[in-house]
Amino acid sequence: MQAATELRFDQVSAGYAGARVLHGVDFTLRQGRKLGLIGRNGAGKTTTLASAVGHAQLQGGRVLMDGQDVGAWPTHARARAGLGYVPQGREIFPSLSVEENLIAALQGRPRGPALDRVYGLFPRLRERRRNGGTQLSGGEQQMLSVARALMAGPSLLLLDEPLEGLAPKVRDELMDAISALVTSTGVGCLLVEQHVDVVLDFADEVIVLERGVPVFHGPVEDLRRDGAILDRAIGLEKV
Ligand SMILES: Nc1ncnc2c1ncn2[C@@H]1O[C@H](COP(=O)(O)OP(=O)(O)OP(=O)(O)O)[C@@H](O)[C@H]1O
Repeated sequence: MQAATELRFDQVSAGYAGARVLHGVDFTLRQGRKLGLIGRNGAGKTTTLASAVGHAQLQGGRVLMDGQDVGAWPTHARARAGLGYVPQGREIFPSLSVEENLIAALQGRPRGPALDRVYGLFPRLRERRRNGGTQLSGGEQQMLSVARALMAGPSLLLLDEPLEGLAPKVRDELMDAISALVTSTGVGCLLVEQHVDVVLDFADEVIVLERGVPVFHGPVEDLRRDGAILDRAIGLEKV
């Protein structure tokens, strides 16, 4: 399969052994588009991404990549089809250098131009290529997590709270890098984030989850106008 141009959730219900977390989630993530996913703690944001990559149990509906039902595909097959995933927390190897972390993400696949491409997007990582994971700032560690996911050249990228624990200035820098990534590579990006204002600035379209149910899905401008949904369903601190 060529790199997928879209990921579609068709009435997806999903959860974990016996427990249903998501109820009828519907959306399409397309290449070059920026989708935001927000909701209170425990609303099911991470479970949505977990369902996309095959880490949660699909209990109803379909997960499709370019129209092909991938619901039974293992995670690595979805990754090969173009789905990149940056899980919550900084999933790097602290004992390895920046460059070793990046190469490890290839899992034996040929390096090709991947390193140069990723260093082009994150010049700071090039400067620190020989630094160990523990010698990086929080922002640099997050950059490295995103960069690791980019090594395989995904066409669609899922990001789970990449700004967690970062200072506002570093947050802005990382968001600028992610926006530039979408513009320069045409990757489609689904961003889960606690900072609602960051999501509203970044995304073209937003989904609001409330207890696993999508209570809003539409253009950012519509959500900005609907303060009631933001207050009721999110109740999160604005940045
Ligand atoms: N591995 C798991 N096994 C069982 N239940 C889980 C598992 N992971 C999450 N849950 C439950 O699923 C529900 C949704 O959790 P999820 O992590 O998707 O929410 P979230 O919106 O990402 O929350 P947060 O903003 O706190 O990260 C919660 O009730 C949680 O306890």
